[in-house]
Amino acid sequence: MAAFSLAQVGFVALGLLLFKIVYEIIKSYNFARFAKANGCEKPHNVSGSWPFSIINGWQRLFRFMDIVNNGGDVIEDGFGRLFEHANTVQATQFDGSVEIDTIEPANIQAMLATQFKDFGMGKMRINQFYPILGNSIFSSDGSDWEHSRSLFRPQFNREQINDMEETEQAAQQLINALGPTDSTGWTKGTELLPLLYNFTLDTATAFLFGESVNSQAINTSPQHHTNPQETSQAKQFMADFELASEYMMHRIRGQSLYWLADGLPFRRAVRRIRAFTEHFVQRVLDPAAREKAAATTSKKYNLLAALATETQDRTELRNQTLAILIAGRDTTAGLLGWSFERLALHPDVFDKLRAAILRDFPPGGEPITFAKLKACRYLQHFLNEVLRLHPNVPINNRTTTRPTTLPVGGGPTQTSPIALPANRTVTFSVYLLHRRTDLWGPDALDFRPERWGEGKIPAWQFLPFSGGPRICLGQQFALTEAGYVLVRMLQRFEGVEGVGGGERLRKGIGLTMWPAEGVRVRFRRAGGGE
Ligand code: HEM
Repeated sequence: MAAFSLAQVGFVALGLLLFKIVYEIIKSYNFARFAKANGCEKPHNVSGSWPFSIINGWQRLFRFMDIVNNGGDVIEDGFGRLFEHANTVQATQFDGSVEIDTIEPANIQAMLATQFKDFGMGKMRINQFYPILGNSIFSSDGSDWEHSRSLFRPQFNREQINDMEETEQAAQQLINALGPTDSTGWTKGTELLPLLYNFTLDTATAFLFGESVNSQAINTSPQHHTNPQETSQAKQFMADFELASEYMMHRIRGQSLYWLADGLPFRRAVRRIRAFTEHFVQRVLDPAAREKAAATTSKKYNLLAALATETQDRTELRNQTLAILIAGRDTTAGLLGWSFERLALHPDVFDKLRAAILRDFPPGGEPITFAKLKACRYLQHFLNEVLRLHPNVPINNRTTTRPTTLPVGGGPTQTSPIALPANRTVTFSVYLLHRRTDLWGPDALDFRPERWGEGKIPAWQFLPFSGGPRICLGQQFALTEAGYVLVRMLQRFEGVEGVGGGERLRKGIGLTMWPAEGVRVRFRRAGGGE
């Protein structure tokens, strides 16, 4: 076959180029008509003044890096600066793409609820999670997500999360891990955060697999753990889970360059995490193994067994359970971490919360239940206030699935709708939304649980668990676990105090948000020494 001449290749390339140009012109003409028909105006542009948008994106990235290197706060000093003049803005990213950033309740409500079908997680986010979660509730859109959500819907009801046996055991292990008190009644100064991560890993694995990985016991009193094979498998799982979470964090931070955060250690960790989970999947699918396990575990319910009545697809069962573990473990530990940070900083709140707890849950009284935790008003107000100032998912995004609009943010008064083409990312920050003084009042930055008893908070102003059809599935589970620990801890201890220096409320941000300096505290046992 005769080779193509250079002229022929050039001709075809030129043809393709012309086609692309005409295609783009028609597309932008149609988009302009769409915008006009919907009365849209452009949002405030904070991209920068360089002629090539990618330079503006790089400039913004360097500014962010500078803030981080100088000990600044990425959300407040970096992302927050975008909103100095408007609550919805347009900015250029370091890869040259344009995105919309917003802290406006009406726009967030549109994305998450009223125009739900126009916004998805987007391919990038799905790819970021894919190596570990495959196709799961957390890493899917459209009909795949609908399938996952319907699979889970019956599993997070009141009865399942009211089964507190494992929570009680894990709470006692947490208290034991603090060690003895001295003659004045104080425990030693402890770094509490790792103990909270152990607590949530243990309760989450008990809920998912019907069996806790016992990380608290293994980490704090290994001598009491007698099965060496079980111990080493659980330790490996914990180490792999930490490593995989770190890679996931880099994949999310890397945005479209997520694929750079990959490699053999990550893939090996994922392989082992999957194998560990598959062992439990195998157990629920194999009737003989199921019977044997039922004889050795006391847990009445486990999520995996319940899911196995709906599907017997091993890969699906594995991916979905791992998604729940990733969604639920660090977030709940973060909520508890921030709770104890706040209690150490505000002794008056500690005393008030303890009084409410002792009134509703006198030590030695009836078991703690879901309903009783919900009915303890000051406990709920306290948790809300922690979630308001320290939402565990501080920044999130959605990508448009087709040309659409956001209701506000356009034009000089920012009250006109904004037009968005297909595939446009909209980033929103509930962290900044929760701190807006025009919405929450001049004391928005103060930690004041009492505000929750002073009137109704508009629904789309407080979104720690997101909203709309993709609202957090584990909200009640997380609040129950956190409430339970607070009750048991405040029954046992009458005081908490921060120990060591450092900036107590500095945040670490990865997949979730946690106290970056840890939670270094000591507790005073109720009733004094020994
Ligand atoms: C304080 C603790 C928690 C917080 C603040 C939290 C927050 C969130 C947020 C903001 C989302 C929305 C993410 C998005 O749409 O991009 C979400 C989704 C989700 N959460 Fe939670 N979460 C917590 C605990 C849990 C727990 C304990 C579980 C499970 C046991 C869980 C399971 C899920 C699942 C499965 C989704 C995905 C729902 C879907 O896409 O349909 N979460 N969570």
